[in-house]
Amino acid sequence: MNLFEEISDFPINILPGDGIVNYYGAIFSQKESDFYYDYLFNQIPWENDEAIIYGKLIVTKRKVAWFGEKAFEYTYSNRTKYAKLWTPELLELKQKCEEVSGETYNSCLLNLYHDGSEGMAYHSDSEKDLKKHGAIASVTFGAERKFLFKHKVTKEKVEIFLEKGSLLVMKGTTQDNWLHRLPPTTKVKTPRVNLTFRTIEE
Ligand SMILES: O=C(O)CCC(=O)C(=O)O
Ligand SMILES: [Fe+2]
Repeated sequence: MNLFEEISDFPINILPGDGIVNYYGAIFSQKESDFYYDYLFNQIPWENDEAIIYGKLIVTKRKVAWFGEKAFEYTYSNRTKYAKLWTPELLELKQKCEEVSGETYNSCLLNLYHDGSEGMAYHSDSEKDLKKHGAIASVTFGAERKFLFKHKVTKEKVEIFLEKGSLLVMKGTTQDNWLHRLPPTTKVKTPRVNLTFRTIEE
């Protein structure tokens, strides 16, 4: 926690309890956001995400990439992957998130949604490779989309609009008690890039 957070009410916890989700709004300027969006969209080696669901191989339209400080082995939807090593730009983004959130990260999952028809179903980020109760920093570039949390027991929902260049941090017991989702929408016609910085337990 930095000094500013200790002496102010910013950033507020958008959850009513059972976890902490801090929304910082845009932490990158318009110019920085445009630069990183172009870089990420064009330079990241995007791959289709694959999952085995009920024994069938499902290939998503959404694209993914996985980076880290080491070639971490990471199991996700029954598939084992290896992280690529940080690029200078991803390292800059990671450092900015660390500075603002007062947390550290050693890896990043990147998602590319081509338009509003692509989203992500309710899930929590609690894979066994991730540090238990570790913070997850989510950065958005490109199209702005709605993001939803749903409590696993009470089914209470919390909605937030993720602006371009914004940072959202999920921490504490959030993943134990809440699911999150990026709902599809017909309103969005342009791509969105999302980065979630995480800590893989070694
Ligand atoms: O695209 C987003 O905003 C969230 C992505 C997400 O939840 C994830 O990668 O686990
Ligand atoms: Fe997630």
